[in-house]
Amino acid sequence: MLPSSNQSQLAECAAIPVIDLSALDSSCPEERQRLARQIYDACTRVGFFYVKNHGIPETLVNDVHNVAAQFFSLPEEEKMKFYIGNSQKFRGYSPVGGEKATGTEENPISEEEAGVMLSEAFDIGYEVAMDSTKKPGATLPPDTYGLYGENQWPDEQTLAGFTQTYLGYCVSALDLCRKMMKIFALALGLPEEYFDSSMQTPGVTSRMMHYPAQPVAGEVQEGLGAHTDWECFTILSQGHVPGLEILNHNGEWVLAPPIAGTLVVNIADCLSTWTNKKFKSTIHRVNNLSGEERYSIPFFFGVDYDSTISVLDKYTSSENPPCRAPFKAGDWVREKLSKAYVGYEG
Ligand SMILES: O=C(O)CCC(=O)C(=O)O
Ligand SMILES: [Fe+2]
Repeated sequence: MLPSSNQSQLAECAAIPVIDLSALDSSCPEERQRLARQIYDACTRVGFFYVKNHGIPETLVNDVHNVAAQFFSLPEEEKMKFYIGNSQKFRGYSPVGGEKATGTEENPISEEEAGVMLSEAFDIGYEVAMDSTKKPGATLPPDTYGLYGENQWPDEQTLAGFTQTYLGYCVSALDLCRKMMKIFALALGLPEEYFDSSMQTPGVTSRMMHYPAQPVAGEVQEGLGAHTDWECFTILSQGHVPGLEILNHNGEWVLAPPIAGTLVVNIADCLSTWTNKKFKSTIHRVNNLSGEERYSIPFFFGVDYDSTISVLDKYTSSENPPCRAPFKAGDWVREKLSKAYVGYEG
């Protein structure tokens, strides 16, 4: 077990709940409340849950996995044309060995200790074309934190349909995230609109990930080191190959195997901070021991970078003071990102 992990970063139990989101859009307030109670229970005990009937069409999920596999099968020099180090905004391709394990706040991993992780990734950030609430050409807010900007897309000759497919998936994922923020507000005993003003131009990132099969039988090379996610929450499409594990109170790594038709949702640092860590930002990692190639698509939902994350009064008391002073979402995410990539010049 990680020696001094905070209890708010460890799941209470071994079982990860499966939650049916059919009531997310319900016009019946009692149904939404019932769903909110299930979500509160999952967030306070585990920090992870599966969602079914989530509204993202299965064809979009399958298509985005197909184009991810196509992208990663390009020759390395083609992929390096989109190298993340060329971007000022942490967007683009990160080869195997291009990302550092940074650990968690309680257990940071120093640069010397950080091993090479067996994964490669293609990262994108918020753009107007993934936001169904924006008209084409809508302007971005001032880029105070150096995070809003351009993605590095492969052109149609390189990968036909790639950009359109990934953006199509993101439109659906972002719609789902905005609805989830409303149900999280309800779960926290707040008005459903509580977070609305903080998600005008949300600080969203997504990545396609490829975890190659272990190169040497019997030897495990970590795919993605132990970490918490940084934004508000993550929606993960993990394909059909297992590898994701979450850490529980007993120091056991619990496998979160793929369940057909579901996505995985996990709480991340910013939403956990808002709740004074009542919602767990649970430590997780990925080891692909399957012998197969593994692909996953996390979609990290964060609020507008200029939003202030400030612990809600109702989750503090004299015995339980705020876990952190108020901070800007953009400062938090930028600091984390700037430590994550090898040789990053941005
Ligand atoms: O690949 C996965 O299943 C999880 C990826 C993940 O935890 C991350 O990118 O933060
Ligand atoms: Fe993660």
